[in-house]
Amino acid sequence: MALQVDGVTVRYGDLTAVSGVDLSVADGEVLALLGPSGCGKSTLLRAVAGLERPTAGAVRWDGRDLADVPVHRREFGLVFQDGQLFPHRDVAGNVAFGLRMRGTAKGEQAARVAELLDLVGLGGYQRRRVTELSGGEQQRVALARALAPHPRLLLLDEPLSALDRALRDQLAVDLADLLRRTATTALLVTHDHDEAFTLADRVAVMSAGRLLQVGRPAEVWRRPASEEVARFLGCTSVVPGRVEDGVVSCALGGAPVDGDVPAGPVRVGLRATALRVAAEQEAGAITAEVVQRVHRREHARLLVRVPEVGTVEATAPVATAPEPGASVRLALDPDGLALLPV
Ligand SMILES: Nc1ncnc2c1ncn2[C@@H]1O[C@H](COP(=O)(O)OP(=O)(O)OP(=O)(O)O)[C@@H](O)[C@H]1O
Repeated sequence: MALQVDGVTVRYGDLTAVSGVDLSVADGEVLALLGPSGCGKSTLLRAVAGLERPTAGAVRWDGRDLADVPVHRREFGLVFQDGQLFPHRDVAGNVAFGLRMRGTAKGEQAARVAELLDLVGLGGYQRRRVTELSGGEQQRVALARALAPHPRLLLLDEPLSALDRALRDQLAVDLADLLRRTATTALLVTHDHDEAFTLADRVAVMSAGRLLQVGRPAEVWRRPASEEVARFLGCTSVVPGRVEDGVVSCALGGAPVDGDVPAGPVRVGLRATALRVAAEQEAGAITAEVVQRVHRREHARLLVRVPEVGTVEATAPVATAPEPGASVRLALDPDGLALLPV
């Protein structure tokens, strides 16, 4: 196990920002810390980096306690939200920073800078001023700078959140590809589900300083450990249900479940896409009354009233979306469901 966080607590006066967190990141693994603003994820990352001293617990690398190892001797690379590039240095000067600190020979520095710039898609940018780069290009330079000295762990704190949505999506895909190709071990902090799920081998969901669940992205998404995790991951309603012979049933209908789920009671988490307008002859559909209709880009989002359940969300094709007051038949879409323990 490369990185091990053992019972780490960080307090600021009376405030406990991180509370007894145990976590490990294996060699070559990318782990995303995901949680709402203020849940303590940056503080935990800073404790791993050595920028924050834990009040209790230990950060270890290959079993060795790093308490007395200062930031610059941990051999960790750091990338922050805003890049924090040196404005008076050109791109090459920024990327070579860690290599200069280590006393790497000039020729070797230039070769490594060129290699890293190619890797992040900025080949030939050596002499460009960083102040004249776009936000996305600046983050690529920050990434190249962090990776240049071959860090044993890359720490990424919201590396894409200053960018606009389209660029963020593209850079997340590029970054995921780059981390895999270079077999980089990384700890990523983000509040963005898509980013965490695109990049991470495992996701750790945090709330109020504690870890709520750690698992593979699909597992955390489909099988949240608690209602808190389910709601954070987009479930807007949680209703009682039952699994029998690979089918989950609840007051809103039935749907096949993926994977091996034992028969018995469950709670069913419903995302906005869990209910859709049923086909004409579709079996197992329920009837509901439309309360509200909002047009989105790809579909219409309905608020519907279901007898004995209450008001829940549903989706309909834009062209045929029923009006408020209309009666509508709805079926469950397994892709919009999560199963929680009772
Ligand atoms: N240096 C500090 N001194 C006092 N309180 C702090 C300090 N740093 C963070 N905190 C507090 O600790 C808590 C956790 O903050 P942290 O920045 O780790 O959360 P976060 O999950 O990373 O949030 P965000 O996504 O908004 O950055 C917050 O309540 C914050 O106000």
